[in-house]
Amino acid sequence: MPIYFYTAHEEPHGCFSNFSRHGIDLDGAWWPTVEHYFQAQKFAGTPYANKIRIAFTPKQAADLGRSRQHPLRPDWEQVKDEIMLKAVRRKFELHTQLRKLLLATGAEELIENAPSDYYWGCGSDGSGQNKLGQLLMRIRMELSSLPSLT
Ligand SMILES: Nc1nc(O)c(N)c(N[C@@H]2O[C@H](COP(=O)(O)O)[C@@H](O)[C@H]2O)n1
Repeated sequence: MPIYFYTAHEEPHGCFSNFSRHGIDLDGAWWPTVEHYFQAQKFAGTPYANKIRIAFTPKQAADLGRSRQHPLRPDWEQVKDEIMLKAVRRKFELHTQLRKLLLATGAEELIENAPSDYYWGCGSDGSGQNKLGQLLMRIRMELSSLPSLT
């Protein structure tokens, strides 16, 4: 049976959301959530990226990242999938309990049940691309072949 997740506080799989409060160290800095990192990379190398890094909540980070008052980096569409992969992979490398939970999902399909997101999630009608779920399944496969991390 597919496993759906969306809001970060929802048990047992809400921690698969990028909004879950599991920080990561990447590019020489600490990021309170994957969402902080992902949104900041839209403006990498500018002071606005650090403003997003220190946002109080992942929701605030997302709002800042979605604001178009600051110019989005021109290659964003080309690099966003790789950036997301790097950040989510780091999250599951770093947090042992999350890694165990991800591996415990076995071969089940993972679906981000985000009603308004047809790219990272499945959208309100299930027709979305579910890129985040696909990426989690890819990371699950990578981790399962690394006995030192299982
Ligand atoms: N919790 C939550 N609320 C939303 O409104 C969402 N769209 C998502 N999905 C996550 O949003 C991030 C990408 O957002 P943008 O591409 O910058 O709009 C990504 O982390 C999705 O997993 N989640």
